[in-house]
Amino acid sequence: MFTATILAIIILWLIYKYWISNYKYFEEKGIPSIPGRFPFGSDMDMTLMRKFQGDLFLEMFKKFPSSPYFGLYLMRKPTLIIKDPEYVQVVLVKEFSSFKDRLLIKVPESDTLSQHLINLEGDKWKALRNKLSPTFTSGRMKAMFPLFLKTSEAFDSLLESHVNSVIDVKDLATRYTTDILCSCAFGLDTNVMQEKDSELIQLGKNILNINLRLMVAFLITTTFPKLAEIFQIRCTPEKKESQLLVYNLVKKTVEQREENNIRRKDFLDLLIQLKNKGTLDDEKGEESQGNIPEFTLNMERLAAQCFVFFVAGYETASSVQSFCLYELALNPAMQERVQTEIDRMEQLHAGVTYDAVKEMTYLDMVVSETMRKYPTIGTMSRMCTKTVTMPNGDTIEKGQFIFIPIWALHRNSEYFPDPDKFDPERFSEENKHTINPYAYLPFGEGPRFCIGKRFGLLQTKMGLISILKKYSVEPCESTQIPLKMSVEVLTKATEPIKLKLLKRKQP
Ligand code: HEM
Repeated sequence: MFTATILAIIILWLIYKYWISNYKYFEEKGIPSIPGRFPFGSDMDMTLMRKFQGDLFLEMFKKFPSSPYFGLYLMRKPTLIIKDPEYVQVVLVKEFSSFKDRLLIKVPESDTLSQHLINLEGDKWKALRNKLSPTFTSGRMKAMFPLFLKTSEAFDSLLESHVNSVIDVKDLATRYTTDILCSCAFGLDTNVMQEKDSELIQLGKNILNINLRLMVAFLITTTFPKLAEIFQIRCTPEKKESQLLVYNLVKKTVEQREENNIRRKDFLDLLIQLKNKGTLDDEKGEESQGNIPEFTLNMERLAAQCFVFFVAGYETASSVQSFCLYELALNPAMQERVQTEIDRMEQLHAGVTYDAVKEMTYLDMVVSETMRKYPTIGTMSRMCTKTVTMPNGDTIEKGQFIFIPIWALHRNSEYFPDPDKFDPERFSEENKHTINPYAYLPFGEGPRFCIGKRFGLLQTKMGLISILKKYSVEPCESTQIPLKMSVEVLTKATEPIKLKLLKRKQP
């Protein structure tokens, strides 16, 4: 008994020593940091996701006024937080070759359904990115535009049935984005937005119901990286059931199209071309990329791209739409200005065309300001893959995990005066040049920025236009004012955003 107790004490003491052995890391490197405390690291509220991360970072910024970055410990993982836009540029652009990756744990080659842009690393990522980039040009978006119009028509009848009632803005917006994504990424000519228990609406909800799982995965990965590697515990959003559902759906559609020679101007069509020929029909063969091996698309890898387009586009665009409608409901003059612009452009272009949307400059300012005040991805990660010297002479070592705190940069009064005010004029022609591009990062920056930016913006704007063309929104008793932010991975309010939908008074 005595021996067992002594043994247990020794083991616990060794674990404790192992645990705290990292807590001198930043001090030894001369990098300012928030001290680590056993067992949760620098900030228990952050590690356990008990408080909103964006606000915690803003508070931490104040402790290091003159330093471009600072360190903190997540459990026992030393993590570098970049707070100066000049250094954000260093990480995302100037020294990109040292900060190419974003994940803590590699995805094995055998997991074909996870071989997509968010997860891939190094040369494989580069080869796939080069292959997929031509599918997101403005010409391709224009070609897909009729699919957006079709979804907008269906959306209108859904909205009509909610006039004069209180709507859950996010729920309606996700129905719209699900329909667009099913149409463009899965090639489905179906109207899922009216269905109550659609498998596809459920797919979106399941994919994003990930907070607890991600938190546990993150804690294990940061604390016991070797264990996480052996058991393939990953901090990525995929769930095997959702991946398989998408795989079966996409495989069926691809086979039908190939057997019957069906063409439809959507992403799936472009991915089929890449699978069968390696390039798009109207593209020249890929430029040689030195030693980078080609990333060939087979059916599983094709389905992985459809899956990630759905994951990446589902929550992001609907989140921007709902925060935007919330702000417009509280600022009726701005809402009216957007509506007047829609009317004018519709008249000028004889309908809501792709070019009409591009010319809606005030809508663009409003959407940009929404993404400033409520960036969907509040924190972005990078991994240092090659030891590098920073402009101030500090050495950042291979293996250093990095956070870029987008929310805190967007709400920092140094870069955006009166940061809690919703002010689209920040993005007007006269003012927008004053914005530091590395303090405003709704889509990230550098070679790994959001590949779906054009599509995401179009999706967001078309959802808003479909609503504001005929309807208005106003706050009601159940509207949470001001909004409180939830601790979830993606930016979200603690309560559903409730607004009253009214038929618009025609001018
Ligand atoms: C308003 C909508 C959207 C927002 C705010 C958004 C935001 C972001 C952000 C912040 C990143 C990280 C960039 C980085 O690490 O530097 C990202 C990456 C990515 N996004 Fe988006 N996104 C949106 C829509 C979309 C859509 C519609 C798609 C696909 C159709 C998409 C596909 C991706 C992919 C594949 C990546 C990873 C890129 C890579 O690693 O090469 N996103 N997005």
